Amino acid sequence: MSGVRRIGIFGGSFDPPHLAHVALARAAVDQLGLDELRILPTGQAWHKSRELTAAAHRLEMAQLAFAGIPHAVVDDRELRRAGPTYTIDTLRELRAESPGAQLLLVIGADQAEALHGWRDSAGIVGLATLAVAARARPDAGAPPFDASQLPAGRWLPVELPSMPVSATLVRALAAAGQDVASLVPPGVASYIARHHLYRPT
Ligand SMILES: Nc1ncnc2c1ncn2[C@@H]1O[C@H](COP(=O)(O)OP(=O)(O)OP(=O)(O)O)[C@@H](O)[C@H]1O
Ligand SMILES: O=C(O)c1ccc[n+]([C@@H]2O[C@H](COP(=O)([O-])O)[C@@H](O)[C@H]2O)c1
Repeated sequence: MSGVRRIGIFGGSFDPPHLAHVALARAAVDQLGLDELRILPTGQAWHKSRELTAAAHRLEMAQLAFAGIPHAVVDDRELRRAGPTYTIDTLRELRAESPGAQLLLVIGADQAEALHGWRDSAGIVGLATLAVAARARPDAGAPPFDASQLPAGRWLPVELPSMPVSATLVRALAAAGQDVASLVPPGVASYIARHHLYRPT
């Protein structure tokens, strides 16, 4: 193994963080041999129509969810940045802070397929290697993930068993007053209950 530091970058709304996020983070650290995994809760998700839960809640839940993962560090820079969150801005900052490191952007297959619509996607692929995990399709009839559209030589797979969980499902169950303990880490389940998150107002 070379002496180049390997930094993973795993961003998400984390509204809330769930068990697939934690499994993906753990798989990325193990399989990619990361020295560090930056977990980045999104600030203003310009690409999502719904308003996200307050930053302070999402930050605290991310800290609870990823606490047990070796080398994982929750980084709140996107929450502190004014304006919409763009991954390219984060990558430029991390590149400037760690000029010699290899940056690996950890994403699920749904985001990899949408990457062409992100701000400066060519710049993203220039700065970071993509580390892509398969994701179960919400629609059983949907075609499987097509890796041929990813930039050749600029991506790696992360092996992850199919986990049909999403934050949307967790919010829907919590809103209906149902138990979400099988879908999120225990600390996150307690946090959601304690702060009455996702309940209709
Ligand atoms: N079940 C899953 N399997 C693989 N990757 C996942 C899974 N859930 C989320 N991810 C990945 O984690 C990252 C952050 O996802 P995000 O926080 O938006 O969660 P989400 O469950 O997709 O949320 P929402 O349902 O609110 O859209 C994205 O790269 C996404 O592809
Ligand atoms: O930079 C962009 O244009 C961009 C567009 C869509 C998503 N992202 C990032 O992709 C990550 C996962 O997004 P999401 O929608 O699955 O929460 C999160 O860190 C977002 O900030 C980034």
